[in-house]
Amino acid sequence: MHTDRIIVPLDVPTEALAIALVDRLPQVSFWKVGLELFVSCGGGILSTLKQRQKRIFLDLKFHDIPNTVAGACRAAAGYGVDLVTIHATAGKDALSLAQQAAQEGAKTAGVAPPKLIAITVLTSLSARQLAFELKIPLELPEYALEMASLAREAGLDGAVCSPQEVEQLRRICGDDFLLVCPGVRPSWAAKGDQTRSLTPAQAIQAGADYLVIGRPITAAANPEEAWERICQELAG
Ligand SMILES: O=C(O)c1cc(=O)[nH]c(=O)n1[C@@H]1O[C@H](COP(=O)(O)O)[C@@H](O)[C@H]1O
Repeated sequence: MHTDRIIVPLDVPTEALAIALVDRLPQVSFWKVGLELFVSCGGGILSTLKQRQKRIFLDLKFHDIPNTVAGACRAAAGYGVDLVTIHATAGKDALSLAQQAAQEGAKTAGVAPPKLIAITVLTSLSARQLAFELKIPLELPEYALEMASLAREAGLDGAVCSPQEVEQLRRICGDDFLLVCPGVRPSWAAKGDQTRSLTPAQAIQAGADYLVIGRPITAAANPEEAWERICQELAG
């Protein structure tokens, strides 16, 4: 079922709003807890999601020195979540130490280890910003591929990339490398700050394992209807 491959972010400022959204959309099986919600209200929401038998993407996008990201990944794994993110640009030592620590953290807590996945190039960044603001001398797709390859070499389970790069990453990284795509936009939804988007059907067709779709659903006047419309488009 394609609908099991949609992850909806709980990008809201309070636990009460997050729970209201989860309860309003019981069809959604996979939720993302990101920086806004985690910083606002801590890890309590993770227990709530687990009680409701939801899968959890804990997206805190760690980016620090190897010892610090490893500690953070050890702690994150202890929550028994399904996916955890780290920036590929933390470097290979940080990535491999983080992967090892996530395994250890899960073992100590007696839970299944999360899949640790690396952010390649944020989906809000344009090729122009990458070149002129971040001074990266490679073309954007080439740079995204380099970051995914670094993550793969470090032993990570997968990467986060825009749907526009997923076909190339799938071809080169293989089928057992998890590829998660945010920046997905149905044709009828506003792009907002996402610059490198495709529609849900195009992203799945291009090889994404999971799609992260937020505001087109959560900010819709009728979130149930928006979810249903996306599911129907994917089924078609
Ligand atoms: O790691 C992520 O999930 C992520 C990486 C990325 O490159 N771009 C990106 O948009 N995201 C997240 O995906 C979600 C996208 O939300 P919408 O733009 O509302 O669909 C947000 O929660 C972002 O934090």
